[in-house]
Amino acid sequence: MSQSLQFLTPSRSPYLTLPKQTVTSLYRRFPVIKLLIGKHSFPAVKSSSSDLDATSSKVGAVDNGQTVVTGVLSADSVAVRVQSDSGSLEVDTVTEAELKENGFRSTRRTKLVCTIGPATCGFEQLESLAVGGMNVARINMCHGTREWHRRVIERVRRLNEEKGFAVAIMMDTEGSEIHMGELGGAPSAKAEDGEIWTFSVRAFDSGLPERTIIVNYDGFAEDVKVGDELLVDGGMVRFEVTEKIGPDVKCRCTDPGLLLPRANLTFWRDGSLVRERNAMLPTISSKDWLDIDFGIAEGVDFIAISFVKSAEVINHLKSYIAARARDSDIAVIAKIESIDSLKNLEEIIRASDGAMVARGDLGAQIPLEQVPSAQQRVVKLCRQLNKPVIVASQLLESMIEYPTPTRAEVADVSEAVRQRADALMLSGESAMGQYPEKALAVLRNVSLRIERWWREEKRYEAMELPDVGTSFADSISEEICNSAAKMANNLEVDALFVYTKTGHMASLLSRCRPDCPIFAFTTTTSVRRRLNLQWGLIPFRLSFSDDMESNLNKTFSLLKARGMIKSGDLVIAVSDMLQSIQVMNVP
Ligand SMILES: Nc1ncnc2c1ncn2[C@@H]1O[C@H](COP(=O)(O)OP(=O)(O)O)[C@@H](O)[C@H]1O
Ligand SMILES: C=C(OP(=O)(O)O)C(=O)O
Ligand SMILES: [K+]
Ligand SMILES: [Mg+2]
Repeated sequence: MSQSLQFLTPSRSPYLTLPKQTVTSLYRRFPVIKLLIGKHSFPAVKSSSSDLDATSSKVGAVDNGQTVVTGVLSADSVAVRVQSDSGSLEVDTVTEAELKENGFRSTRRTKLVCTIGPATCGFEQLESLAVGGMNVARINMCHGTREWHRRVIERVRRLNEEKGFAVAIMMDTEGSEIHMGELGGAPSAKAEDGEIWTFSVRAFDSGLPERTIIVNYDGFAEDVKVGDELLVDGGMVRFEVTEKIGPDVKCRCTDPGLLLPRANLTFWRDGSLVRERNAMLPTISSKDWLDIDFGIAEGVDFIAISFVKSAEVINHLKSYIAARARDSDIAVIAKIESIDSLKNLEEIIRASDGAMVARGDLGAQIPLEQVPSAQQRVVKLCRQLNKPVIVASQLLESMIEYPTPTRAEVADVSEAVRQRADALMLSGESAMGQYPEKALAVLRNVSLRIERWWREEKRYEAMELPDVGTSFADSISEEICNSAAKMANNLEVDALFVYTKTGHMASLLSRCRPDCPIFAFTTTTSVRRRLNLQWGLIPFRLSFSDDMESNLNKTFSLLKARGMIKSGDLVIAVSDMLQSIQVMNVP
């Protein structure tokens, strides 16, 4: 027996406000609550029943898996905002302006990820990044409290709602790496050549003695040997182990430098990385599981897993997410940053929804001169297997302190763009650097310039794209996308249009890296956000039907009305509802 209750939202008002107590008691009495908006009725869903007792929680209504109503349940009221849905097209203001002013050819294909930290966590700072082209905001659970991260997520969500952006959120786990603790509250500490520092696994109750570093891994003092080399942050500072005294390890600084709180530690013996017992630590620690629960509850779009060793952990996490996050589909990104992840690369990428070349830790685990070829290998394999790939770490490291990049950094960014990675990522440059917006502008400008050069010179390195589909229907979709992309290049069309509910057809087109931009129309805001990580896709949210003719007419008139396309533009359209390729001029 299902009891249900319907609310009529006040006419024209996009808000439905009810006292919280009323809502709580209503949910006790009625398992199903519906909201009536116009002629349509939508079930109101709350994120979880326990949330009703919290001071703030989310309420939303879902129509065919598509959220049309979202709201916040506060201490004493519930405000439900109705997104006007009929005939609207959601695209951000930056894309819209870019299309209007410069046309299709000038849109940026390479996507940009910014790590959010103290330098960029304010609403206005986040807005500047979004305006500057940030497609994905990354939060690193290695730093900051969950409360801090929650506030950042809230601000990004608000930015999307109020300003039409589709900035996705990526949560990055801490992982079971060995790292230093806080520096007794200091923002950094300088280690000078020849100084003796103590690395200890002891807990110091009353203040940290001078030149002492806490290590988070209990087996540390047992595992290191006198003569080992200790690398902080992949070699930014180096020490040599000189003496072991119980839980304390005395080390002499051999390469001086700045120590930052919670910096990563690796130790080397006879020129190779030591992977004693810490290799046995779980990829996802108990703290990571709590962070993952937090990420699921907050509805993040991507979860990036640090120090992935095999496909098993990815499969495990994916089934965990599937069981818990029924309404949302969180993509799992494997961070390639260890020797094991390179060893098991193909199975890891096949199991994941995407990968990150995490060059920071990777460069601490394999010789630096091997990092570029590893990057190229990961980028290529991801493209072949149709998984988005992010190139991360030290792209513009000097811009943490200086307003212009080095020529070498620009060359590095160019190379990643030339490899046609899906996305580039800023870490410290945007999290705690002096010039976050300038760094983002460098990524943007270099991407645009290299992409243009690439198209002008037709430096087309055709890549063998193997079949990735497992069913016959998948194979058809693939063939359609491969052919449509090829036609788009040969006919020099202005844009590819793809109508896709899950985003799959859009990613298949993106994989072909065509010359023209890909307008991806999708029915849900969450798919729209997720597509924002993929090369060349301009994601729009749009309600559409199974009737392609009417979809196209509707899209043309909406885009024309907003000045984003004009009569005569040549377009190729594909969809995952109708297995066909249509070539047409905008009427
Ligand atoms: N949430 C945060 N709170 C404080 N500092 C942060 C935060 N996120 C990042 N940072 C700072 O930015 C630096 C670069 O970020 P990132 O590369 O993600 O981390 P890590 O250096 O630990 O690999 C960090 O070392 C840290 O100093
Ligand atoms: C991106 C990376 O991971 P993190 O910043 O979490 O260490 C990296 O190691 O390059
Ligand atoms: K991390
Ligand atoms: Mg790392």
